[in-house]
This record gives sequence, structure tokens and C-alpha cells, in this order.
Amino acid sequence: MFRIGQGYDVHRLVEGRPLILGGLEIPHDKGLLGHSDADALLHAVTDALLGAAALGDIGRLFPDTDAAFKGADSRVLLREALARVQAAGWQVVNVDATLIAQQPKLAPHIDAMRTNLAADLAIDIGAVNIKGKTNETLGYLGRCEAIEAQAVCLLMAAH
Ligand SMILES: Nc1ccn([C@@H]2O[C@H](COP(=O)(O)O)[C@@H](O)[C@H]2O)c(=O)n1
Ligand SMILES: C[C@@]1(CO)OP(=O)(O)OP(=O)(O)OC[C@H]1O
Repeated sequence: MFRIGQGYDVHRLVEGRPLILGGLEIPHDKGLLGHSDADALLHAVTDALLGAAALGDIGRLFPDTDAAFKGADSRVLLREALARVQAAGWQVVNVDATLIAQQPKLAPHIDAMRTNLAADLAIDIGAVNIKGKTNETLGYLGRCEAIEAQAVCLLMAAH
């Protein structure tokens, strides 16, 4: 049996924060604001996993009112979500994601992000795809006020 899940996240770009995406620190003059490290890509992937397994969403598992998650490494949150998904009898088949970022250019960092995601999801790098898009200068994404992530995930019954 197979199940599909979808995830979405957006975080505001501000000065004085590192830009963390896919578990990487990417050189940029601004970073994403959030309770955790604000890794929008990993949050969208986490929600896609949880969605496919009908296990709710990232904010229910890791509330942004809980001091335990302040400054949290989103890779740790993703691995914990994966453990819940696996405990419910599922394994990840593949993940595909899109990052909408007017700046910076993400292409040089895509493979390193895929490596991190593949490691955290315990799947082959060939089962992880990440795409960068600008927003053609339109709206708040186009004005570099935020970065958005969208993800889909396919799960397969483990047994
Ligand atoms: N932050 C980004 C945005 C885009 N790319 C790469 O550029 C290609 C063209 O993007 P458009 O938004 O103009 O369609 C896109 O397919 C990506 O390969 C990027 O690396 N980083
Ligand atoms: C990750 C959590 C928890 O630290 O906080 P944020 O970093 O603000 O991110 P968000 O995408 O709002 O997701 C859920 C949260 O509860």
C-alpha cells in the first residue's frame, strides 16, 4: 500500500539570522526567522511525511510555544517525525521539494541538501529531489521578504 503527503512552509527573511535550508548554512545577508532554526525546506518535508502517514503536522508534534524547540535543529525534528512514521508502519519511497527563493542562487547547494535529506530519511540520494525557483520578482517572495518551501512524499507500507 502507498500513501502520498504534501507539505508547505514559509519563513520571513530578516537580518541577523543565518540562512539554514536543508540542514545547510547558506551564505547570504539575511536568514529565516522562526522559533527553531527556521529551515523551511525541512519543515515542508516533515509535514509531507506526517501528512502521508496521517500523523498531523510539525506544529502539533513540536509546538512553537515549547522552549525545548527554541533554536532547534530541524534535522533532529525531521528524524523524530520519521521515527513516528516508521513506528506507524511506513517507509519513505521518495521526496520531491521546491524552494521558492528570489535570492540567493540555490543551485550550488542543492546536492548537499539532498545528501542531508537522504541521510535523515535513510533513503538513497536518488530518491530525493530538490528544486530552486525564483518568484519572478513578484509579491513578498519576489521582494526577498521570505522563502517558501513545498514538498511531496510517497510512503510505502513497511511489511
Ligand atoms: N533561488 C534560486 C532560484 C532558481 N534557481 C535556478 O534557476 C532556474 C530558473 O529559475 P526561474 O525561477 O527563473 O524559473 C531554476 O530552474 C533553478 O535551477 C536557483 O538555483 N536558485
Ligand atoms: C518548528 C517549530 C518549533 O520550533 O517552530 P518554527 O521554527 O517557528 O517553524 P514552523 O514552520 O512555524 O513550524 C512548527 C514549529 O512548531
